[in-house]
Amino acid sequence: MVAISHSDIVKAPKALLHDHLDGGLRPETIIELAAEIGHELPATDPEALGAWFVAAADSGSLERYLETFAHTVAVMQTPAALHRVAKECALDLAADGVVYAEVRYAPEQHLEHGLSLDDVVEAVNAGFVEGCEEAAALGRPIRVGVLLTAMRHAARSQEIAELSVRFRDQGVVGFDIAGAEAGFPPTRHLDAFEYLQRENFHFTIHAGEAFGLPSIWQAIQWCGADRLGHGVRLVDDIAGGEVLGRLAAYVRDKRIPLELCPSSNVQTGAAASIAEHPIGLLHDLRFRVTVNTDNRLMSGTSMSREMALLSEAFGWGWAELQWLTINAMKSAFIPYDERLAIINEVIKPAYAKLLG
Ligand SMILES: O=c1[nH]cnc2c1ncn2[C@H]1C[C@H](O)[C@@H](CO)O1
Ligand SMILES: [Zn+2]
Repeated sequence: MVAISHSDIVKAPKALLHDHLDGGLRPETIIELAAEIGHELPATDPEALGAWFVAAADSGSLERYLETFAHTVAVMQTPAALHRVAKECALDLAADGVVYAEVRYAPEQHLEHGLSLDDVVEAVNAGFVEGCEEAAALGRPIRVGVLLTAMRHAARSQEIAELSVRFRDQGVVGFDIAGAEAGFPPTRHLDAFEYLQRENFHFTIHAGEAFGLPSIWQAIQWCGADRLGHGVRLVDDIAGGEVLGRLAAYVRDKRIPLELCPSSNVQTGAAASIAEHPIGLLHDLRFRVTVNTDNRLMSGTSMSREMALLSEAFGWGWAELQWLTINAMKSAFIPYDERLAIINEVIKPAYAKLLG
């Protein structure tokens, strides 16, 4: 089967659940914002800076991959910068044909110039509102939901969980924990997760990326995660590519969504290549698989590019791309009727035409 081209995929509606705001800045924007505050960058030409991020993140280790965020976080410390980055994020995703996106970031990393947590969330939300309005005016409507992340090595998860609930009717649709996984198990933040469950709120947990099954098991069975951020190491519980262990079976039976991020996983060493990425097996075994960008800047990627790479590696056609898109939409944190409306009114009609 001939792979579907990147340009055709751009025209199809797509849904994205795992994209970091501080991992998706335009290189030009970083350069301008850095100049305003005197932050020194490893390159000052947009193309060279973009290439630097991809090369530096291509390290084979999550810890080294995460070091590159020092430069993006440094330039996201004022309301104007946060507003701009969020607005451009919405516009860039919309231009790529993403119709629904959940974008996450850690408010606690944006307090260096004296902002409060609420200031940060308000600035980002306003940026997203403006970006979505502009995208709609350009004929590229997109809905963006925000996930607030707490850093797993820090100790602010309860505070960030409360912040998420406080802004639940103003664009924040969920909570997450991120950062280095080894040595920082999800149960460190059990209080926050229990609080969120009592509040009937939604959350995902980065788990099973740089650490294996115990992290996934804790995220699901101790913390009650609705979805798994990555979850790619779940394959360690699938013997010989076909026999599911108890945990893998539970995840599949309960239809727990996997937010898989192929290019990011290759960079951090969680997968050897796109062709060898466990997404092929997980798709064949009918897990609730979704495709995501993780960090567009660090991976030099986009939602359409991730799908094009998968189409090429696994021979996936429009039927598979529709399946992935509907999986993502079914797994979104917005209300059920709103998810259904996007599936029935936007996604299915567009793919019906593509499927011919
Ligand atoms: O893939 C990831 N795994 C763990 N942490 C991550 C990943 N991508 C980004 N982060 C971290 C770095 C960011 O500064 C933070 C909030 O978006 O989340
Ligand atoms: Zn991530």
